[in-house]
Amino acid sequence: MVVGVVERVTYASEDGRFTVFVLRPENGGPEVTAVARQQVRAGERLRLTGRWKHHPRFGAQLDCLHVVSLAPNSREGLIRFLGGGLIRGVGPKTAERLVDHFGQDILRVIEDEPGRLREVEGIGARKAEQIADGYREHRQMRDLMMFLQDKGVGPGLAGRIWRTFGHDALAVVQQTPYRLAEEVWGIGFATADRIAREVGIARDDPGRLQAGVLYVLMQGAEEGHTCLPEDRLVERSVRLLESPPDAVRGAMADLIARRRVYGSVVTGERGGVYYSPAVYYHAERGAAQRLTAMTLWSATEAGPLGPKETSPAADKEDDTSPGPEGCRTASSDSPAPFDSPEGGRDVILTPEQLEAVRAAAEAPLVVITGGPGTGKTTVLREILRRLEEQGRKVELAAPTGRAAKRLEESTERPAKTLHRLLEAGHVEGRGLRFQRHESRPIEADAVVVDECSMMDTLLLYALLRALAPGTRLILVGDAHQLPSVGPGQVLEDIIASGLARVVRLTRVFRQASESGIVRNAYRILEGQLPELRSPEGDWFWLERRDPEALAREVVSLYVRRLPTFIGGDGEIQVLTPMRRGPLGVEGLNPRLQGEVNPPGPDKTEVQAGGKVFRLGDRVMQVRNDYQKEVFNGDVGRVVEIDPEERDMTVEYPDPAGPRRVLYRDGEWDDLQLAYALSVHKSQGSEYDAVVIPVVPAHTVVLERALLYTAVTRAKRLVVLLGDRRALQRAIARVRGHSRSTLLAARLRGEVEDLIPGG
Ligand SMILES: Nc1ncnc2c1ncn2[C@@H]1O[C@H](COP(=O)(O)OP(=O)(O)OP(=O)(O)O)[C@@H](O)[C@H]1O
Repeated sequence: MVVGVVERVTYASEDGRFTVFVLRPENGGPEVTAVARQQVRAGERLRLTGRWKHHPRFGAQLDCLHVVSLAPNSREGLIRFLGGGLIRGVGPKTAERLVDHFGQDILRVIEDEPGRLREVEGIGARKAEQIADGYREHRQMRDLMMFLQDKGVGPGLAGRIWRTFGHDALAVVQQTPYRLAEEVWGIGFATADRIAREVGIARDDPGRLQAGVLYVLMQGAEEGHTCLPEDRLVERSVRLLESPPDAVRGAMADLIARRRVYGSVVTGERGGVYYSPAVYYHAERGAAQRLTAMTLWSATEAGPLGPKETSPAADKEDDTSPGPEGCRTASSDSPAPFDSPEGGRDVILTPEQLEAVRAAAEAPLVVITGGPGTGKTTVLREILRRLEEQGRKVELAAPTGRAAKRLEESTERPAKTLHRLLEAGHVEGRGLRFQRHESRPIEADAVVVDECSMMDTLLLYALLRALAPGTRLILVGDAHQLPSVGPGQVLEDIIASGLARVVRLTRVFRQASESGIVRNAYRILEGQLPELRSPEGDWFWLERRDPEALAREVVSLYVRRLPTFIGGDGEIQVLTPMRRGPLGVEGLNPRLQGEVNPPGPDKTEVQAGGKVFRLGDRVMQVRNDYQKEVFNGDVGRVVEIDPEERDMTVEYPDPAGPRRVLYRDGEWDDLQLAYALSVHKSQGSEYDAVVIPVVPAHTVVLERALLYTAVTRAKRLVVLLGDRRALQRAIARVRGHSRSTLLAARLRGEVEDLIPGG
């Protein structure tokens, strides 16, 4: 047993479940390096019991079995304890003044006589109250953490529970623990179930069974499914709940009666009974109804686009007069010469490109899909030119900020994120709400969505709800890319339904095919190994097997070699298939940060969980925050850190000018370093150069679409490095159609819904 004060934390895992720290014993003995399975802060006074172990690299370490937190008793310990981020608004300086004034009594004074804090210079009534509240909150959190600690819930998750339920957290945990699995990101059924058992909830309690079935469905959604077939749902639930199938079926019936889950009978190719969580049921059903209605409108009643359809330049066969952009419009039969996106050079639209232009003029729902260099932008510009010529109002949108910015650049017209187009916002107590909907639709004759492969079911539904009858929808994207991060496979389903007018652009243009990146992207799509090195010098393969050497190489490429190669202001991005491991996002980011943005005398920094954020860091928002209006995948830079207030400001580029967003302590979970990103998070973005490690450790997730998506993010240079065997395996692996969804079947009229209670 050893009692002492934590001198410093040397490593802390991101989820707060693992900390390595140095403890200075109170008995004056030598410093102890200890490992604990919980969060530990510098300055904390702890009593440790455990076993000594010898680590080959770090030497003797105390592997803690029990860590007991003691009230700090030294001046220094108290200052560190109070000033280390425990209470908002109390940094090291304020803490020092408080401790110097009240000495050992400070914690009691904060708790019992907070008014007296005003005796300290610089502390007014408000600040005193803030300190007392902060400390009370800390105590409540401490109680919650103590309760959860021996139930296998670490401080990281406990913190999240706290942020979700606030002062009610302990009550929720003790009375309705299954809410944790439903409402707290990162808490699974097993944890909620363990807590439930501790508080005396029976194993056959209907609440438990229903929570288990719902959890299985939501897990399915995490994997991209909007529904699960009956047998899979029952089987997974039986395994999770360790309950008989009859009990599970009973719970399913209860959930259907409560309208939390819906059942649907599907005929046709993928026939059977499927179950969806309410949210995806409504979204898919609503989306299908609206898409179907869209195609009917065009046949029966002309929408806003209808009456003008015969206007002059729209489809005049022989019109070759210059359009507003100096382009010549196409004849429907012969190839049309007009400007390329770069301007200047005349290009002749190919028949498939012409078909796309024509489809956009004729059909209410159009999908234009093609790989890099097939002329999506060229076609889109022509479509826009024609629509504008007819006086049509067109809205351009894309699922992410970066994709919207690119769309804006390539079309030279304003473009928005879909969230902004739909006026997404946070409504107190109700969460995300879109201000554009049936009764206040988007005012446009046509809406164009680029990078539409990234759109998930919920976003599609939100968009369709906001389209007025007759507003045409033009979806542009690359169907070979990874499907959306969220559940659904919207693009694939719409194509498969046969309801939309689908135009596939297949011809790759000379300029594009002279790019090693484009050529190799297509080789990957066709299942062939890419070249080791392209003659154009824009594609390299580096064979490296040792993970440590590989990680060093990634850093050296990012920091030194590529900036020289592509020029100083070129944007370089490391893309990796996984989160964990030395070559995952979590392993590479701190290494890259250490080299690109090392600590410095003027660089303030804050520590959060296992992460350090430093002034100047490149960071990414990792979930949608409608209050702050920052969305999953937005990348910005840390421009201000106030260690005293524990506030951090991140600046995000925005078409309307840079935008500063404030993050308070506790909200930093929503950020991660962005020197290395996962391939999924990079969807919709382009960079000058990308560096992609491909190693056997990533085999679980490596697949053709992932690799294709990663390499097509690069504009000027791709460096792949790793193990050729892993690369081969990735290219050979095609997932395709792996998601369970009902949109296509609904659009084909192959779904009959089971009516609750019917
Ligand atoms: N019909 C055509 N004749 C000649 N060149 C063409 C034609 N269509 C497109 N191009 C050229 O091919 C190149 C790629 O076109 P574009 O940028 O429109 O494709 P894209 O599908 O949007 O590509 P990416 O997805 O890579 O941005 C451009 O240089 C463009 O000028």
